[in-house]
Amino acid sequence: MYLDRLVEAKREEIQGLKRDYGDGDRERALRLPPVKSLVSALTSDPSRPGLIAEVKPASPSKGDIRPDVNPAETAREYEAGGASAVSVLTERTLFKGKLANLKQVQERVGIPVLRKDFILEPVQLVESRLAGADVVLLIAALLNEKKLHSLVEEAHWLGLEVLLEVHEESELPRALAAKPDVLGINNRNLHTFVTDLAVTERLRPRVPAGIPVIGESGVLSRKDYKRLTRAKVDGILVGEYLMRQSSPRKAAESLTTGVRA
Ligand SMILES: O=C(O)c1ccccc1NCC(=O)[C@H](O)[C@H](O)COP(=O)(O)O
Repeated sequence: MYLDRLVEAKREEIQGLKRDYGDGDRERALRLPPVKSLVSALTSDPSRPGLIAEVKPASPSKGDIRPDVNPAETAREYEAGGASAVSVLTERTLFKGKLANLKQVQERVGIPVLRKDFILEPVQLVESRLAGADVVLLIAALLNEKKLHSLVEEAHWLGLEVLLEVHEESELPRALAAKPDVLGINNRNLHTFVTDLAVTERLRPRVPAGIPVIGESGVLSRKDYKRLTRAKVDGILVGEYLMRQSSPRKAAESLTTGVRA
């Protein structure tokens, strides 16, 4: 199954990272200036959700989407179109991303940058912080309780914010107990790839007040964006739809403008 292969490949990558990164790198990461806060970006205008616009060259479910994308240029356009944050896929094999994309984006935008990858070990957090990430994605389905807590704690030590993603209701108590900064509800089934916006609608009311919530995946139109807005999320993460539009700026604008709950 693709997820097992992906995790296996990640584990090999992590062995390399453990050889390349040492205590000195962690010390360097600890001295970096504060990140740009996703929490602040999402909560500054409570009247509407913030758009987290994604740079997504390819995906396991769709194959190539825009493999030749210019990440920095696209991210600048997203920002000009009103996005509150940019998500950058850095996973190489199935998403055709790379860490260099994140660095390039971070240098060109003023909004928070999320690293979307499969993070399993603390060394990837050091790598993320040094590469310029403001926020990292953790996926509840891939991490046991102990690992989840230790990764959230280490991310916070390093000054990073954490977006913790759940796919089903059973993951919620464990995810909330780990005290992430933002909770993501992913509408895409990790195993079948089917997206269903009803997942956000079902899980959103089960999240207590006080933590910003993002609805992720499967938004393919303004109608879908409005539907998630009505579900009272604080942010909406959109990848494929934006990547397929000729003008990322206009596409971001058309999603965010005039969308009210
Ligand atoms: O996009 C996929 O095919 C995918 C498959 C398996 C695990 C994760 C996957 N995507 C990561 C994401 O969470 C999405 O890129 C993100 O939420 C945006 O989704 P979309 O707007 O549907 O492109």
